Amino acid sequence: MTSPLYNASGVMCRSVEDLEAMRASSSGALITKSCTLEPREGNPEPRYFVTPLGSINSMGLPNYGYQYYLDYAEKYDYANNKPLFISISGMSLADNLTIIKAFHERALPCILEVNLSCPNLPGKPQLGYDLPAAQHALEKICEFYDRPFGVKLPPYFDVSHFDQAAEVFNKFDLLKYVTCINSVGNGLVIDVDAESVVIKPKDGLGGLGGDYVLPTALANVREFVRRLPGKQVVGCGGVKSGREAFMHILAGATAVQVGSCLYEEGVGAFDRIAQELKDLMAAKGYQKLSDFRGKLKTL
Ligand SMILES: O=C(O)c1[nH]c(=O)[nH]c(=O)c1I
Repeated sequence: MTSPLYNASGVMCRSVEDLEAMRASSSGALITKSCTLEPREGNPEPRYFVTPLGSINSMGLPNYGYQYYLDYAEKYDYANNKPLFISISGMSLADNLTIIKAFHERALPCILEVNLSCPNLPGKPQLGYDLPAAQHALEKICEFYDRPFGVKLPPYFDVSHFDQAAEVFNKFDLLKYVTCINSVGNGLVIDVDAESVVIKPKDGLGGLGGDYVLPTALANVREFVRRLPGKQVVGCGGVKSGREAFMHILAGATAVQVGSCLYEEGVGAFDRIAQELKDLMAAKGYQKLSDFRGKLKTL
């Protein structure tokens, strides 16, 4: 079975070396680091910190610029490999359109994912939290882009926001999937001994991943699965074993991404989590993911 697991954008996907390690792994797919028009250094370090409950990051979109990933996508062997997703997070709508047009002209089999949810660019609000702006961006993209694509969503925390966001996304037939969730933005981790924050950017504010975000990720997966008929939801957030992968799929996820855990464990996480998921399914008498996908019971 092709693994339902792959990397969360941002982890093990910035350089060709990273991407080739992902391609050689047992993951079922791979996605690139979100890219911008020009290469970016990103925020000052320290900008990533691991805690017993997960991670906090304020990377600031470090990437080699979209042409680097376009070049990788041109050379990628789509026949014998996994689906290649390209994450795009331009600094403006104009930048996003320029990048997407460049990929569109090449008509490559890679799948574009528009990142609506980077929480770490000082002074830049997330599109995912400005739904009129998100709708406008999707309208401009769909004026010319005629192939299936996806979006990376921030976590939402209010049922009315699930409703409003879904209303926007349901207007776009070519929007075939949403990835829920990006990191939970602007958390603050404190080191008691040093009486200090642990990352430098934004006076310590950063996106949370890992155990911190699992219930929020599961809620977003389940609520968007309910609200986006005909689309798919990729689950991301808090996956560190077969159990959390099982939860995401039970909540309706088609595939599941691994971020913080992949950052710490490396590509062995894909083998371990896939095996744990297989064992859990066997113990429950399930043969395939569709035996239990979206079948979370309510009380
Ligand atoms: O700071 C980052 O580079 C970053 N960090 C995240 O946690 N999510 C994102 O979408 C991005 I673009």
